[in-house]
Amino acid sequence: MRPALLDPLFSPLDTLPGIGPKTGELYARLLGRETIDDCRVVDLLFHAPHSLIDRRRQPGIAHAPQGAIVTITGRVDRHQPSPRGRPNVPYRVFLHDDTGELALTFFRVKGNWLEKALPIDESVTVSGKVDWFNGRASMVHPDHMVRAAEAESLPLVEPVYGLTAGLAPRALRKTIEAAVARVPDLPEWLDDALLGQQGFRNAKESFHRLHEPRDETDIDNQAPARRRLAYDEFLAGQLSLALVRQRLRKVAGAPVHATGHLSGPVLAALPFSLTASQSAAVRDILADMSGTDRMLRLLQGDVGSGKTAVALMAMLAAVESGGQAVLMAPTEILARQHHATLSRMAAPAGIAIDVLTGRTKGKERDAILERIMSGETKMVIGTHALFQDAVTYRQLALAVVDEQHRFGVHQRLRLTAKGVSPHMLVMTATPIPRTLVLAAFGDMDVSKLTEKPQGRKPIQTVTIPAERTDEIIDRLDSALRQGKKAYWICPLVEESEETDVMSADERYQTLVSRFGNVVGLVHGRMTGPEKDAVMLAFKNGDIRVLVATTVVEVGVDVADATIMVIEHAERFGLAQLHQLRGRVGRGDEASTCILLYKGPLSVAGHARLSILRETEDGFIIAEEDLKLRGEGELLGTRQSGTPGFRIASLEAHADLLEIARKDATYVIEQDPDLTSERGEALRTLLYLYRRDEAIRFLRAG
Ligand SMILES: Nc1ncnc2c1ncn2[C@@H]1O[C@H](COP(=O)(O)OP(=O)(O)OP(=O)(O)O)[C@@H](O)[C@H]1O
Repeated sequence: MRPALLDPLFSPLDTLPGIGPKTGELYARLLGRETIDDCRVVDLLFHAPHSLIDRRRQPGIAHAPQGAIVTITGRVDRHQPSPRGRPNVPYRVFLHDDTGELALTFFRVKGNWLEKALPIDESVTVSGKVDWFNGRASMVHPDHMVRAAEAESLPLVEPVYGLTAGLAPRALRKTIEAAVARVPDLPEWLDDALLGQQGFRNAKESFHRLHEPRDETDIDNQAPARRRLAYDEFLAGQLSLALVRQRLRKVAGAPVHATGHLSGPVLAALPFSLTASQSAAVRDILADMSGTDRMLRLLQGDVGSGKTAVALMAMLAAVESGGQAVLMAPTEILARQHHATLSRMAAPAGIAIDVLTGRTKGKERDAILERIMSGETKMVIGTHALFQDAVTYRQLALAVVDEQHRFGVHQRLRLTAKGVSPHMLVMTATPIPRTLVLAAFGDMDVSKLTEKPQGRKPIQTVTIPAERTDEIIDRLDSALRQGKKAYWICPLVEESEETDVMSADERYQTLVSRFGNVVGLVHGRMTGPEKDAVMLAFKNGDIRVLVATTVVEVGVDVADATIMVIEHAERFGLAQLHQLRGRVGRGDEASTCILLYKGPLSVAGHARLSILRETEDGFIIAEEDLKLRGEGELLGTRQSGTPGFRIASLEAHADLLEIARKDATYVIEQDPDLTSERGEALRTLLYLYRRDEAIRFLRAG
């Protein structure tokens, strides 16, 4: 149960003053939530200011720099209201100090409030931006106006927040102030040594300082208050991952003893031998699975590095030892493709392999469920349908999750909550920097495929302006005559999937009119069987130019495709381009990747395309991507269960992440159920940062 002291922070956001039904929508948008009902007061605490307005400058009117925000105290001389019937002429109020005159300028003034606020001969203090025009100083709609005697009440330093269209800065500031005022006294969940060493204040004070900065140094990522809160955020994440992990480990997997009677013939029949890093990964996995602890391993490998073969070896070992193995893919297309590939590769083992996705229906589905339950089916490939309630495994020994960043910790939790406790192998396609692995997966064991299979030729990557598209089509013509296969990827248009499909369809039409029926089209709006049919035709060569939206991005494997054309390459992210390019260069023939771009390129767009031209190394590309984009985006959105940190920054606070990881490990060793005094405080931390799914899990186990 959530500690009662957090209640004020977990009441609906619209309990704060100034949020009505209309503004509620704006706040939801600001916080990246669907509706205001999903927002809690606490969410606003993590909306940190990005800069501040300093009103401490009081230079005197004549010395106020153009465009600067200043505070001025002077005497009101006269009012000059808009002439009757001409509301577009502004209302001006003139005041002076020892150095000069200032015109306060107001548009569309109704009523006589200005006369009350700025009485003639009164000494007033105003603050806002000064503009100079023809030697006259003016201030349009001052941010603040008070009697000089009350100047003390002016906020001299104000935080500035990221906004969303329609939300006024001042209103947001007021609402956040009200949210901060609700922060209760919190129990201290950090230990004294760390507090001392880092110079951290307590969490409540840190929230206050975050939103009530005193000067520029408080805005910096390295400001103590920010570091404290970043640390808390990391610790909450690491702790929840560590709790899950501990729990997963405790539920002992059945030890798997590989005999080699299935993998032997399969290996012998493969048209290649495993690379050294594939073999090393298989060894790690077999060693893990033969122990009494449950395996939790991440298999990281760049595009085309051969993760599937490694997964197959692990799955065969599970079957050899009398168990079942599943492989869960993020999409229908991939599940079907994995099923086709694995069935072919594993044919010499002579075992039953089924595929189960959301599309599997009726009698077929019943039959598969029956076979899974009886244990007749040894391997199942599918989507998350594999873990629905209706599916009962006879003896699930290994679950391979082809993650591609689309699943999160939550799915893995669900898997275990179902009562199955198989060994777990998570595959990720994009090489992610270590800090990100840590943040997203916690302390998992990692195997890396560091080399590509032998005989791969480098992919020649060129960037070409879109104006030369016709030239590319001509070149494609001669390539097709030589029997080559090409992908043609169409732009990703932000607004809607429909527009994506339209542009792909247009390109398809032009290419069909040139090349006839060797051109195929695949996009997200097609039904599963339609997509399968096209992919199959491309694989077996009936189709040789495949026009596609980004559905082919991850994992599609057609080894003899050697040309990749990407239209509007400037619209794609770096990691995505790398994934797309990785669809070619998978066999022993030389491949080409043509990045068509529409200029002028932004600085970042230019950087992305250059990096891609320069290197094929996914690790370098991932690091560069992190620099260009920031970590949140790299992992996808929060909703998908990946850690979009709100205060912590993996780059600025990498040192803290490392400490938090150790801290979390220590906590779990000392107090696995979080029952000590610090443990109780840490539960509060987990709730505060909405990482409490791990607590529910604790209780369940
Ligand atoms: N040791 C090897 N030698 C030669 N070819 C290999 C080897 N291992 C795998 N392959 C082949 O390389 C291609 C890519 O393998 P796979 O599909 O497993 O890559 P991947 O790591 O899953 O990459 P992606 O994330 O891009 O899908 C496949 O056609 C596969 O048959």
